[in-house]
Amino acid sequence: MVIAKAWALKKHFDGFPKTSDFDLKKIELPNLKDGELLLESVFLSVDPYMRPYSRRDMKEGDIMIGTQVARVVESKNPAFTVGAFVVAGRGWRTHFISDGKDLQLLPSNWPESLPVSLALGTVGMPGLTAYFGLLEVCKMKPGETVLVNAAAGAVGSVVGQLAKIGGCKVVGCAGSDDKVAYLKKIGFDEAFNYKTVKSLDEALHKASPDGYDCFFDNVGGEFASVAINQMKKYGRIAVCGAISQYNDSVPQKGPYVQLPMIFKELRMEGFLVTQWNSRREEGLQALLKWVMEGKVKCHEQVTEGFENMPMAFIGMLKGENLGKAVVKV
Ligand SMILES: NC(=O)C1=CN([C@@H]2O[C@H](COP(=O)(O)OP(=O)(O)OC[C@H]3O[C@@H](n4cnc5c(N)ncnc54)[C@H](OP(=O)(O)O)[C@@H]3O)[C@@H](O)[C@H]2O)C=CC1
Ligand SMILES: CCCCC/C=C\CC(=O)/C=C/C=C/C=C/[C@@H](O)CCCC(=O)O
Repeated sequence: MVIAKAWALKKHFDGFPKTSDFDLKKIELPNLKDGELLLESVFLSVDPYMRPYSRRDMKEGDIMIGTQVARVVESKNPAFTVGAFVVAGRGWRTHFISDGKDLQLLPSNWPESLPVSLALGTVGMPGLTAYFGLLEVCKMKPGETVLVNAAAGAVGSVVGQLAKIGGCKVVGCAGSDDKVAYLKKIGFDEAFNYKTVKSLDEALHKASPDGYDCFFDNVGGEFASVAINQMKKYGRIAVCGAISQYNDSVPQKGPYVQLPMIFKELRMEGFLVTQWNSRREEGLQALLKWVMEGKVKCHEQVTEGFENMPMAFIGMLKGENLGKAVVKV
């Protein structure tokens, strides 16, 4: 008999999550029925979306939402062999039973040498977000200038590198000097620490005096209000996220974007990566190729131990991660 451990939402978050908002539960798993398989989480993802979605989709006592890379440990399902790795969306738990319908095997050409944790980051949902957000929303073209915030994170770091592959000039911002140094190391043309610049407006202008063709917005809020005024005519804004607002107990005053939107005839489009679920394999294969060619560098913030999931999640929301934040069980 297998006893799974799982993190439940003890109390809805008010402002930044606290460790006391979570409860560690033990769940006794039954024996497998025909067609079922038992899996153990190997790596679990902590993502920003969990913060706003928890309020919208969860009730207190529910197991925290999320995805994991899991290994098949026992199988009564011929489609899945023991030892196979999958991506699942079964939340913050160490073990679970599945009928296989909610599992995605890693690409069949996944190299032995490539850490399977990347299936939660660069070669997974965040990487796909960058890929489709750039190609299908920004519709970047060679020679254009791309701006991305939260640039040292799971999505932003891939946005910048894909934009470089696409022949663009890339400007990124992040919240620490170490992150800025990392951005320059992976090929960003300009990078700055938005927490320490005297003026965001001046920093953006200095980085690209002619302005920006594409703005891949992961942050929203005041940054977006300032950046939008530096968009070029016919610029495109991909509204990917608004992490500056997820932990607000009181919603921020909305940015006033109407005037630049009109005068510069901008296109601003929000999107969810799930819009392109039918093209998931296309994106994964493209990302896998660039990673194996060394054209896309990966960085992970690995927290050891399932018991540390709440701290990993809170740390990511506070900007303590460089690259994709994952928890190694
Ligand atoms: N639309 C979609 O389908 C998807 C959207 N997203 C969104 O993309 C964004 C990035 O996600 P992801 O790459 O996974 O996360 P990251 O790996 O970038 O981690 C979050 C980062 O956000 C930054 N951040 C946190 N609070 C603030 C703030 N108040 N102001 C500015 N920056 C802040 C921090 O970096 P720093 O040091 O730079 O402050 C932190 O490291 C999020 O908004 C997320 O919701 C992600 C996946 C899919
Ligand atoms: C309730 C208000 C929400 C406002 C927008 C908040 C966040 C945007 C965002 O971060 C969306 C993320 C979506 C992630 C989707 C993940 C799942 O589909 C699991 C994907 C698993 C995989 O494909 O690897």
